[in-house]
Amino acid sequence: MTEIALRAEGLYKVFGRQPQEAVERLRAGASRDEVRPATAAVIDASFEVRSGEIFVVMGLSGSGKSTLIRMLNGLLDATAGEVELCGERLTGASAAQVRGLRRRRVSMVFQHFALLPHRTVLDNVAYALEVRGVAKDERLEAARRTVDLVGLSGWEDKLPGELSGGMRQRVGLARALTADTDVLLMDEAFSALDPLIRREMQEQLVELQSALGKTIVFITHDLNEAMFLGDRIAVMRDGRIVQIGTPEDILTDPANDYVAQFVQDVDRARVLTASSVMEPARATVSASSGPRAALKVMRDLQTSAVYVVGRDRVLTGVVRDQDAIRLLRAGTTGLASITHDDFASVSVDTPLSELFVPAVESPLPLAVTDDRNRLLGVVPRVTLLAALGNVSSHTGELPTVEPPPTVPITVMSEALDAADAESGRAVPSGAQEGAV
Ligand SMILES: Nc1ncnc2c1ncn2[C@@H]1O[C@H](COP(=O)(O)OP(=O)(O)OP(=O)(O)O)[C@@H](O)[C@H]1O
Repeated sequence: MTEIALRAEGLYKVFGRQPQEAVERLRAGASRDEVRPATAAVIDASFEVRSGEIFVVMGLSGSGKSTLIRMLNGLLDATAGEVELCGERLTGASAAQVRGLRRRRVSMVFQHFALLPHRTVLDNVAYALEVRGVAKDERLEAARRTVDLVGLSGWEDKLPGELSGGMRQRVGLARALTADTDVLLMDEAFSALDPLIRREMQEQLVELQSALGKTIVFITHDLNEAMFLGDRIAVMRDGRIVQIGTPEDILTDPANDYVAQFVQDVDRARVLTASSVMEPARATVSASSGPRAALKVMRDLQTSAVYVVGRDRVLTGVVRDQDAIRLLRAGTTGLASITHDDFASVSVDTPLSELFVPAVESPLPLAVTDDRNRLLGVVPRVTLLAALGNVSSHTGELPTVEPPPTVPITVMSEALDAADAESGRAVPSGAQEGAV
């Protein structure tokens, strides 16, 4: 069972007068506008963050993200509802308990670094442990390790003012990592950075997360950032969570028009992976069959090659139309001599952005394989383009399976007829072609 690092249940935050009354009215179905002048910043938020996942909260300015995250670490009291950190209740806890929970369970990385300006990088990074009363040697050693992890070795003795924005944010990250809490809350942590630095930080965060297995709640108003970082994303609008799902869920199956509009401009090539656009592989032939079977598949599907699959659908190679015809004419059985392994395969997790080059070079729809080299599906070029163009790739039968045969269909049929005639199994080729 997956461990739950953080749980929010029916969480509300209302600013202004008589907040409880506003919550009651919201629960009874009142809209956000109807409870004014009170501001319902967060309305009935419920979700669970699994241990080791990056959970992104995304929404436009004013949608309630910061208020929500501040309730998750006890900086703000919830008006109603519950927050649990690693099984311990935060809501309703005494001030001392909240401080204790905060120290052990959550650390926060802010947009504007919040570094101590007169302390060195190393001292800033060690700060959380200092507050906790950890001995100096021990905390400095821990700080050195995380400084190294975030790529700031050599900068330990500098002051924050001597660093670039990106480096300062690395210090902020190192400081949060040194605290070694179960959950890391990051509030628009990269939003103040230049785009290229920001991208670098995003990549580094993903790397660090997979190396350290941290649970991260990351807040952003940037959908591309959300899609890149998030294992799951909660989309907020006007205080409410309107959808929670994986980046692919949100992109391919938006819960409503609002989310659909939001995702319109997202860079799909980075979010969608081969698994979200692959289709069943049709141009396949069993490794135990001969050139006749291979050529029939190619003729029926009007393609220039077929994938050869062995037991358990393990992909052994590709056979091309000219080779199959040659073999058939020569009366040779078995495909081994013409099975090539010069084809490109990708994994289910390969982003679309990395499929273009292999797709262009491949004589067949791109093979998608697992770690045992089993053929899971294929990505035809048309599907790739449809997915990028925000056009549903499930519009029914595709008009052609690309690329087209390099040998005319009639030549394939003649070769098949000749072979059939030779083996005394003549089948009129027109009957087959009519089905194509
Ligand atoms: N202390 C407060 N008192 C009154 N209203 C507040 C307070 N803090 C936030 N709000 C209001 O609550 C709503 C949600 O604000 P919040 O800052 O959580 O949104 P956000 O999604 O984080 O936006 P941003 O990205 O601009 O910070 C807004 O309407 C905001 O004006």
